Amino acid sequence: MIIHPKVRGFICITAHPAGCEKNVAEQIGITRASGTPAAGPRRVLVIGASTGYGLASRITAAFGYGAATLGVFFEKPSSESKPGTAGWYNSAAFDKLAKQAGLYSKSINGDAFANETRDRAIELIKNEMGGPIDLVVYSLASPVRKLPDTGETVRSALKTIGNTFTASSVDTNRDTVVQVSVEPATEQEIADTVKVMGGEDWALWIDALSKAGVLAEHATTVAYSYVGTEITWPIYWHGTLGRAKQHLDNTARELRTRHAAQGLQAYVGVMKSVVTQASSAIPVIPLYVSMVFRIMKEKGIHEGTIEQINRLFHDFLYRQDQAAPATDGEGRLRLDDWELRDDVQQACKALWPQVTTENLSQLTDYAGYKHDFLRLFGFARADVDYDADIPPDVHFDVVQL
Ligand SMILES: NC(=O)c1ccc[n+]([C@@H]2O[C@H](COP(=O)([O-])OP(=O)(O)OC[C@H]3O[C@@H](n4cnc5c(N)ncnc54)[C@H](O)[C@@H]3O)[C@@H](O)[C@H]2O)c1
Repeated sequence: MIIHPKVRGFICITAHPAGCEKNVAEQIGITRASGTPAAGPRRVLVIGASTGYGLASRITAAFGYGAATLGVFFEKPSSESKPGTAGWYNSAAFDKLAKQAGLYSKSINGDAFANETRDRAIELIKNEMGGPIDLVVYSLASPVRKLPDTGETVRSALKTIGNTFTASSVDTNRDTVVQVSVEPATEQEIADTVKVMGGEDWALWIDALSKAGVLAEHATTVAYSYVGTEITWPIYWHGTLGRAKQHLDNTARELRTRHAAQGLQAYVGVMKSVVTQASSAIPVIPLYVSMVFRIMKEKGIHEGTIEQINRLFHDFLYRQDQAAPATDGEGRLRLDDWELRDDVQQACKALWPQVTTENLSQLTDYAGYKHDFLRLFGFARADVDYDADIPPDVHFDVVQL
């Protein structure tokens, strides 16, 4: 099959197996080159392990520290007539390269919100991993959650709280700068977004692992969050998603208290803006990312997903001096520190009102954004021949639920 990108709105409905494998290999190369300054995790569970920050976490744990990894994700498998999703091909590539390197790798393709998925993960840890989990990474980004006990489906809303917010955004299909208005959410929509993207499911995982005796003493768990800046606050931190992320902050505190006797370290890691399938779907963010990438690249402080996670492990979670990681007043790990630097944000604020369709490419790194977006799906790589016929159906060691 010859596979080319088919972009529909803010997603690409095709993915390229060879390109995805090269993306994973590249992230492994970056991780190996960044070294292993200290002892790290040994047995790791990554929930949301197939793309974005979760995939980078799995790669860093395995190839940076030699950890055994169990990955959970929800992806569409490939078939002989249709490509799978990028996360499917990424996970296949990860599994192949991990096994080649002599590392334990197992994956579950299923709904992480379901009790059945937790049960299967616990069973695999008990039967195959040779000991308890010492790091749990929670990196889900999902618009819906089926509640595990009632089966009710709850949807999140990408809305503001209070007032309608109108701002510049980029229409990535037409490459034009447009004005978008985001409506305020109802109380029900706010509550539903917290149900889907807040910390309830993270806590269910940690409690279940602990109860089953498969969570190590002094284990670490980290869930990823975004705070952003004044430019994005109205749509994110002060909106429905921000409410869900504040719930995540509360959950971290609750988990620390509830599992204090086992010495659980529960953190929220506040990450920088990067190009992922989840972030492409949020209005305003792609334009902000195009601006901030240009400024951070000019200043030599740009980081992608893998560089962020490498730094999280090296400088925060597994420090050479074994000291506890630096946290902000809320106990969070701030990996967005460089993005939030005054000089970076001042430059963004100065640029923001000047950007128009005509000068989008000159004033911002929109070309870099588009390139990174296609890369998510295994496209836009110079080392892949996209006109070559390639078998789309890729199999690997995965438990299909
Ligand atoms: N992208 C950013 O700029 C950014 C910045 C800061 C924080 N974050 C946070 O990082 C986390 C991960 O986001 P991302 O941007 O890497 O997203 P992503 O879309 O790349 O990854 C989402 C992952 O969740 C999995 N998933 C979704 N629904 C699932 C389900 N029901 N069951 C099992 N797996 C499921 C997907 O398979 C995938 O592995 C989120 O909490 C997000 O808020 C992202």
